[in-house]
Amino acid sequence: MRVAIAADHRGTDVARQIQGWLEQQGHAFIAITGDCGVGENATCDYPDKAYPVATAVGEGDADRGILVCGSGIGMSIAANKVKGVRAALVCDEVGAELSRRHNDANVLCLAADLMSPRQLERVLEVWLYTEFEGGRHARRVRKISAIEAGRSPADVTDGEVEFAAAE
Ligand SMILES: O=C(CO)[C@H](O)[C@H](O)[C@H](O)COP(=O)(O)O
Repeated sequence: MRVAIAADHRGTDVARQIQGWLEQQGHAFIAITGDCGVGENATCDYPDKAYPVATAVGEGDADRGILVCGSGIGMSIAANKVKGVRAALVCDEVGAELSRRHNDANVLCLAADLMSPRQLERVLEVWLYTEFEGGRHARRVRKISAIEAGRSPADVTDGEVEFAAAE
């Protein structure tokens, strides 16, 4: 899997750990993470880091993206502005699984300040290896795409027979 990664100054150490972990797992990672400058007080702005990763995923140059900042919130807000991106802010394994099975999330946003290394590794593993379920969830993802395209989600229908039964 081709995974693009970036972080702001709060997430840089965690992003480096993730890169090492992905390498061990045999993934091709595209490190877009930057350099936030040097020195103790070096900082950078999370939208500058989210944009290239989100664009790589949205345009198909990467299969998945991983973004790390202090809370994960800024990264997820910024990434979700890019066409084709479904970024999920995830803090536990249940969220990791559901974001893949139900939402086909293609960008994972992580909170470097709020998660332990063990939690991060578990979330990553579940998120990377859980497949999208499709079915009724695929219709909902298409509705998200409709919103992105400036259309009403109500315009999206697919005549699935399980629709009435499942809801
Ligand atoms: O985007 C965030 C919060 O929504 C991240 O936690 C950032 O890493 C954080 O805002 C950076 O803040 P700092 O005080 O400039 O380190």
